[in-house]
Parts: sequence; structure tokens; C-alpha cells
Amino acid sequence: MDRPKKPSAIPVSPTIPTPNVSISQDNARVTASLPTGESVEVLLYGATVISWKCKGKENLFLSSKAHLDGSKAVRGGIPLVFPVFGPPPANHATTGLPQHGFARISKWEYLGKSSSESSATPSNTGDASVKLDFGLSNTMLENIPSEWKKYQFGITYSVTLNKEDLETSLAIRNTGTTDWEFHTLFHTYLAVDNISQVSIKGLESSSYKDKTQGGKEVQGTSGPITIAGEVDRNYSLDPSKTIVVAEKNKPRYEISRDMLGDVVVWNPWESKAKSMADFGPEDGYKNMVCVEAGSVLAWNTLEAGDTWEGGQRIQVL
Ligand SMILES: O=P(O)(O)OC[C@H]1O[C@H](O)[C@H](O)[C@@H](O)[C@@H]1O
Repeated sequence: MDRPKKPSAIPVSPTIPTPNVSISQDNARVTASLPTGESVEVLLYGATVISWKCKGKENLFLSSKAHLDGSKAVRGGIPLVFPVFGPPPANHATTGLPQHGFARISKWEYLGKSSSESSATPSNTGDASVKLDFGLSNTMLENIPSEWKKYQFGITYSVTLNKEDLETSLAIRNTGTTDWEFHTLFHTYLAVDNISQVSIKGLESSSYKDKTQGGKEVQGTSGPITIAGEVDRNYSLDPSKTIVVAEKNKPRYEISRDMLGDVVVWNPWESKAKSMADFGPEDGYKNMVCVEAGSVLAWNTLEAGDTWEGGQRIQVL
């Protein structure tokens, strides 16, 4: 029978695919992926990002011999440097800490995720993103072999996976009653196909401290940086300026920085790579370049009760 008053079907909007976040059974790593296929993997040890896939490619170099069991800082990905960059100086609160500080060798806590989804249509999977938060505070550290043990702090590290970029940002809070000084840096190992075809744009003509020459101040040349031997340079560069890493002259990564006025460019090259027990494969130095955004050439003073915030965004071009 015909029903003239038959209610019309309630329109059902297409299901919006949402980002997926999972925690490994041993509670050692957090993986997040977007409906469009991009993904990021973070070890709680060091809150080290060990994989970031975007546009079908892995963008971070991870040594085949990296220790992922929490026994040593990870060789690859994005280790976090805090509160000191490099070997700690004498007569400083960081004296006695390991090289690059304790953040990269401490077990962080996973604080949770937040995600956003823009509306999807049948032909478009939307523009989702997911943010993972990790925390570290002085109460979580067992043994700090330095003056630093008297300081109190709380750090929130946020890793945001977007469709075409990865953002990493730190909020470092002095929760104590004494001021203290720190360095911080994202020790990003970017994956490249062939180091001999890599050029780094944005640092030309800037002077730098050359650690392969004992920290000598060197005036940079006018062209983009190319790498054909060991490189270990510390640049100062206004955070408003971006850095582009190109391969065969085709831009591959663009790095934007917030509050991070220093940039380290590092490639160990053949013999130094061989001397590092956790560096593999032997010619893996051809597939990486570290472009490290940080604040490391001078101490940052964080007053009691204050919070310092900074971060980087790496876009795949
Ligand atoms: O071996 P690591 O402690 O991880 O340090 C690796 C590298 O980190 C930075 O890039 C420094 O500028 C280098 O001098 C150092 O060799």
C-alpha cells in the first residue's frame, strides 16, 4: 500500500574516519596514524620519535643498530636534548650529567591524545590531525648525578601529526623556588636518499662554530650547504627564518622554528659513523642529516614558577 505520509529516510552523513592511537602491550611505545595513512611512533624512553611516515615515505633515519630497549639513547629519530647540549661544562649545575642531558634517557609518561577531524566527504578523507602529549618531571627521575637534583621541573612534550607535517613542542616549567639554566634541542635525524645530493638552504652566509675544528668561528659561504665529509656546525639563526632541505635541488623538508634560535647541522660521515657502536648500517651516514633546532649556544634562565615554550614544525614538501 502506498503511504503518502511515509517519513523520509534520515540522512546519514558519511562516517568521518578518525585518527588511530595505540599503545604497545609492554607500554613502551605509542603509535598514531591518520586515516590518510600518515603515522608517527614514539618510544616512552626519551619520548623519542622513532618513525614518521608521510606521503608514503619514512622521514626519519633510525640506525639499524639503535637500542630501542631503554638501555641507551636512541641513535636516530628525534632524541630530545635537555637540560644541557653536548658534554656538560665544568662548574655548572649540569656538571656530571651525561652528554645531551637526561631527557633522552628518561622514561616519560604518556599523558594522552587529542585529535581533530574536519568533515570528510565520500571522495575526501578529511584533514585530521592528532596530538600526543608526554610528561617528565623531577619526581620521575631516579638518579641525577649533578647539582640538578635539587631543581624541580615539569615538562610537557607534544608531538602533533598533521597530514603534511610533524610538530614537536616543549613546555618546560620551573616548578621549584630556585631559578635554573637549561639548553634544549630536537636532535632530528632527517632521512635522505643520498647525502651527496642534499643541499640545505637558509643558512648560507651565516657564520658558525665548527666543532670539527674545535669550535672555531667560520664564515659561511654564499651557497646552500652541501655535505661531503664530517659536518658538525652550530649556527644562530633568527627563528622567523625557515630552513629547507633539498635533494637533487628539489625541496624535501621545510623546518620552521618557534623560540629556537640555534641550528645544529651534523653528519658523522664514514669514520665517525664506524666508531659509533650503535650506528648502522655502516654506510647509513649517506641516508641521514641531522638538522637540529634548539636553544643551545647560550643558557636560557628559567625563573621559579615560569614556563618556557618552544617547538619546531617539519613539513614534507
Ligand atoms: O652521540 P650523541 O651523544 O648522540 O651525539 C651526536 C652528535 O650530537 C650533536 O649533533 C653534536 O653537535 C655532535 O657533536 C654529536 O656528535
